[in-house]
Amino acid sequence: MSGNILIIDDEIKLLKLLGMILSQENFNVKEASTARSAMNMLEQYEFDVVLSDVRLPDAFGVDLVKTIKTKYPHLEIILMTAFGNITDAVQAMKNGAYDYLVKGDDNEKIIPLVYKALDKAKDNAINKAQKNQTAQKGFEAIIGSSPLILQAKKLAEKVAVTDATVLLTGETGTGKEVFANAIHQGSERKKNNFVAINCSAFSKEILESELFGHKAGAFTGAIKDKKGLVEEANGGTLFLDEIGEMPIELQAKLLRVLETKEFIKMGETKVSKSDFRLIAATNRDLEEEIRQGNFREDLYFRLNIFEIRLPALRERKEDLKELAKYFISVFSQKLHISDIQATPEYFKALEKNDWKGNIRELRNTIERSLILMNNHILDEESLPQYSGKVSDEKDSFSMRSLEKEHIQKVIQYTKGNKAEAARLLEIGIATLYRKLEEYGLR
Ligand SMILES: Nc1ncnc2c1ncn2[C@@H]1O[C@H](COP(=O)(O)OP(=O)(O)OP(=O)(O)O)[C@@H](O)[C@H]1O
Repeated sequence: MSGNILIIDDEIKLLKLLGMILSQENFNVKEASTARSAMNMLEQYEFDVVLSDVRLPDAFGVDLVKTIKTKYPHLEIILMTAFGNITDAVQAMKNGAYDYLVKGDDNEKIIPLVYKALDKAKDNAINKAQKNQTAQKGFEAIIGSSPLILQAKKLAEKVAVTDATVLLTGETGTGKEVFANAIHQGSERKKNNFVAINCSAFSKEILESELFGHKAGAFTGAIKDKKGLVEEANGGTLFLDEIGEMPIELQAKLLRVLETKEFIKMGETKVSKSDFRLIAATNRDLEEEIRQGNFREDLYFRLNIFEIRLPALRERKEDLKELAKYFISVFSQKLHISDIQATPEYFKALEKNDWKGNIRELRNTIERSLILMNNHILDEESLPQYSGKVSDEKDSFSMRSLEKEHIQKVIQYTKGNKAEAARLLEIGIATLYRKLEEYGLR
């Protein structure tokens, strides 16, 4: 396998040694001794994998992971620590590192790990291409032919060509972001940015700075001027997910920018302008939130110009098979398996669930069933949570051995990527490390 590797280390002897070892594997290797020169190289050349020291003269490797992953999300990064510090390693994984190595202790692991990370980086590039294709397809990317979804699609297609504010309502995982994206793609604004933010994911201060930007020194930690998303969305679309969770003080600022197209960055006095279209989404009952005093009525009227309600999956079970087939094909491509057979029992078992997490839950369930399937056959047993057979098996296997086996399968599936395994297992990365230790899987 060919691959382009960047090594970052200020210990020149080690840098050269690693460079030599990796070149002998026929990788194209470049070397940098500081974070600054590494960032320059990343600008100039194409890389697949970065191997970086944690302690660099001009940066902390754990933070560097975040910077690199934000700019080059398809790259995989392996950190090398001289101290074997688990806290750094956990933080690095949270920041998106592929894995970490303890310098000196893990020498024999370097080459296999680089191969695995390279494989993952290539997968990322494929996924990115698929995502771009979806962005180009717009409404065609919305799967389903039930009357409820067709009606929502028709409304969205009609409103897309106007510049009206849209309010998307529906339970979690029903496809609100997918619809928002399709509306943007179907509008005149598609050549400009589609900027999305989830209002529930940040504290009031961070959300304000993310939305409106800030001047350097506006608050502790504001080292540089920062452009806000409102400004990034100029000429394009701003998607505010979970708007019902926006702190009430910020709702007033949002209303002002909607009415005047004017806003003030944090720490600044000058007024800035931005022309964006707003699409908001909520899974809360905003009228109830108004009664509770959590949501401004004037903002609600401004948002509720054109509401599209997205149906829950259980209201359109006729779409389940089509969606399931779509996700099977997506994940079989990811796994490079071309001859998967899904039995009628598999689809029947899927219908048993009421899908409280909607399409997101269906997608995750299908991804997991492809990990669990035997001989490329998707049947009831690949869906242990719905098959009812799990209780028989529990008698012959302890829960601990089932858990151990499951973790092993997931780690195999993610090709050793622990951060992704933790995501699939729906546990924290620290918990995963503890379990790997406990089951002797490290
Ligand atoms: N009609 C659809 N066709 C294909 N995939 C879909 C469809 N609707 C949703 N998905 C997929 O389901 C997942 C969840 O969708 P999305 O994030 O848009 O939901 P959401 O309603 O915005 O959720 P939340 O309220 O939790 O933010 C995504 O992976 C998305 O690609």
